[in-house]
Parts: sequence; structure tokens; C-alpha cells
Amino acid sequence: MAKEVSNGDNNVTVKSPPEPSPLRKARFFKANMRILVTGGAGFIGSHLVDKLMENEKNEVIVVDNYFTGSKDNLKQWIGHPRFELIRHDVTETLLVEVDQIYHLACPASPIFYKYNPVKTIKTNVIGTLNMLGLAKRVGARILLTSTSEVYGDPLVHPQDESYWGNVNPIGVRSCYDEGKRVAETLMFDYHRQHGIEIRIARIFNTYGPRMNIDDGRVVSNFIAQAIRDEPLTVQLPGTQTRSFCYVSDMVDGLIRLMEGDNTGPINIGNPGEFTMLELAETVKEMINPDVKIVTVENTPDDPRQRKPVITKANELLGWEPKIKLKEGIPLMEEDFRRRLAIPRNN
Ligand SMILES: NC(=O)c1ccc[n+]([C@@H]2O[C@H](COP(=O)([O-])OP(=O)(O)OC[C@H]3O[C@@H](n4cnc5c(N)ncnc54)[C@H](O)[C@@H]3O)[C@@H](O)[C@H]2O)c1
Ligand SMILES: O=C(O)[C@H]1O[C@H](OP(=O)(O)OP(=O)(O)OC[C@H]2O[C@@H](n3ccc(=O)[nH]c3=O)[C@H](O)[C@@H]2O)[C@H](O)[C@@H](O)[C@@H]1O
Repeated sequence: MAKEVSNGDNNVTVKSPPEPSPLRKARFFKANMRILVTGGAGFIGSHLVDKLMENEKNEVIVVDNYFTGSKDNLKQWIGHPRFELIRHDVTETLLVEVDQIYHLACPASPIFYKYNPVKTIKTNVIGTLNMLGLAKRVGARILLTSTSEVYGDPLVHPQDESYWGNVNPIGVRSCYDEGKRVAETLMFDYHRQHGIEIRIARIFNTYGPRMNIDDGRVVSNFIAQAIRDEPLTVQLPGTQTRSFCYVSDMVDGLIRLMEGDNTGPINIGNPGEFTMLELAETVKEMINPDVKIVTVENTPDDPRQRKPVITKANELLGWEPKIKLKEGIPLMEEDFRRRLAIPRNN
């Protein structure tokens, strides 16, 4: 039977979702929402798992191939009766009985996703196909963590969800940004063709504790450099902008999106916009006023400006970010100092 659903802008007629697998009716499952988190050993995924595990009705299964994630991020849950961790690569098929799938698996830092671009695009395309196939088979709702990179080097500023983007299809970043664009297409095709319940979050630069120390992304680089007393490396020209969202705000937005009635795509990010030079100055002032700031070569196709319009998230999910950059940096500094074993001098 067909039904009307909304993506926030207009109503579309889609097939009804498939019935949940009969196994879901088994007594053991009744009390619980069983949730799969792909990429759950990574930075955002592990914070999401922490939040989902707070609800005693949730059972959480993480699958991860540990390319950029680590068991260490989940150590507090290993052995917990409502938690399971599976070493698995999403480019291979998987069958687990679940109600919801948060599909995060994909390297996110440019240095990692460019390391093996063919694998990155396989993860985005085949990995998402596999997870959609799973959602179809067991009748689960699936949320994709897409990215502001689908807007490419945007010619519209700030970016709202109606903007189609300015993406180089053959560049060194394409494995990631075109990969995510195909993943979004697959989500909508499964939704229209098979009635799968989908949710798409377009995440803007997110930071916080547990990022890999040598992850290569700008906030983690600057904080680690400031703590180690190494120069902060601003990639040229330094006037390029990003808008940084603290990870607890991001997790809150993702859960609201999953639980709500809108398919998305919905931007989730903090509209506070900074140039990379401003970010370096802020980190220097807050963590190590003696550290040097140097400029270094940039990489191809680096977006020149990025800032989310979050009206949709605000109106449809009742969401807005709470943590400002100057509040988030000290929380991340504390985590990095502990992991680097470099305490503050004063
Ligand atoms: N952090 C951000 O600023 C940001 C921005 C936009 C979108 N996102 C998206 O959010 C998700 C999580 O990002 P993150 O910052 O936590 O990155 P991350 O690298 O810390 O986490 C990604 C996780 O996916 C796992 N993974 C990678 N390929 C896999 C595969 N083939 N099979 C199974 N597991 C695999 C990694 O081991 C890791 O645990 C990604 O999909 C990313 O594209 C993140
Ligand atoms: O939010 C997003 O959608 C995307 O944002 C990031 O991609 P990017 O913005 O390129 O992230 P960074 O590598 O942190 O770079 C941000 C800016 O900082 C600059 N940078 C980076 C590192 C550094 O040491 N110095 C520096 O100036 C880069 O040139 C770039 O302009 C993430 O890594 C992607 O996973 C994510 O999908």
C-alpha cells in the first residue's frame, strides 16, 4: 500500500515499508529496540553508542572494521549484556535482526579517505547498498550520515538542503563526496522503490574528545600541535571557513532525526563560522599562547567556505547546537592531554 511521507519540503508517495522480520516477534526482542551502529568504534559512532546505551530499552550492535576506529572507544560497553561488537566490513553482506540502523561506517578524515580511494568509494556505495538490503530484509529504519561535502566547493553560502552542490567528480576528494552523493541517491531509491524508512543527516565538521590524535582534521591537528608545542599548520590561504559542531550536539541531532518523521536530508551542524586562521588564533590563545602559527601548502579542491543553514533541523527536529567553539575546545584539550600524557603546566 502506498503512503504519503514528507522530506520537509514536499510530500512524496512511496510504498509502505516492509513488515519486520518474524524473528522480531520473538519474546526476547519485545522489550527492546535493537539498534545497529555501523562505524560505531569511530569518533561520532562511539559517542552515539554511549547515548543509545543510556536508554535501558536499547540493545546496541556495533559493526566496524577498525580502519579508523578503535575498540578502545567502546571499552566501557564490552561485556555489557545489551551490547555486541562485531568485526565486520560493510562492503560484505550482513544479516542481523534490528529495528534501526545508524549507518556511519566510512573513513571521514581526508587523509584517511584519500589513502585508499577505491576502498572509500566501495564503502560508500557497496556498504550503503548492503545496509539498505539489510534494512529491506528486516524492515529496519536506516539513517545515513552524509556530509556537507555533498555541497562540494559551494557557490551558494550559507548552504541549505535545496542546494545541489558544486562537486568535482574526478578529483582526489571525489571518492568521499561523490561516494556520499551516491549513498544519498541509493537511500532515496530504496525509499521510493521499496518503502524503506530512511533518514539522511548532512553533517558539518564535528569535533570533540576521542578524535584520533593524528587524525589530520583541523581541530584535532591544532589542539595536538598546541599541546605538543609544535607550530599550528594553517593550510593556505587560511581564509577558508568551516563551522564546527561539538559531538554531543551532533549525537542529539542524529537521534532526533532517527526518531522523527522526516526523511531529510537535514543539515546538522553549528552555524558559527571561522576562518582557519581564526581557529588557529583561538587555539593558540586558549591552549598555548607561545606556540607559532605557520602556513603550509593546501590540498586540491579544498572547499573555500562552509556554513550550514539549520532552519530545517530547528523547525522539524526542534534541534539547535548548544556548545560554542570556545566551550568545546577545553573539553577536547582535556581528553588530548590525558591521552598524550602531557598535563597543563599551571
Ligand atoms: N566528523 C565529521 O566532521 C563528519 C562530517 C561529515 C560526515 N561525517 C560522517 O560521519 C561518519 C562518522 O565519522 P567520524 O568522524 O566518526 O569518523 P571515524 O573515522 O572516526 O569513524 C568511521 C568509522 O567507520 C569505520 N569504518 C570505515 N570503513 C569501514 C568499513 N568498510 N566497514 C566497517 N567499518 C568501517 C572506521 O573504522 C571508524 O570506526 C562518517 O560516515 C562520516 O562520513 C563526519
Ligand atoms: O564536515 C564535513 O562535511 C567534512 O568535513 C571534513 O572535511 P574538511 O572540512 O576538509 O576537514 P579538515 O581536514 O578538518 O579541514 C578543514 C580545513 O582546515 C584546513 N586545515 C586542515 C588541517 C591542518 O592541519 N590545517 C588546516 O589549515 C584545511 O585546509 C581545510 O580548509 C571531514 O573530514 C569530512 O569527513 C566531513 O565529511
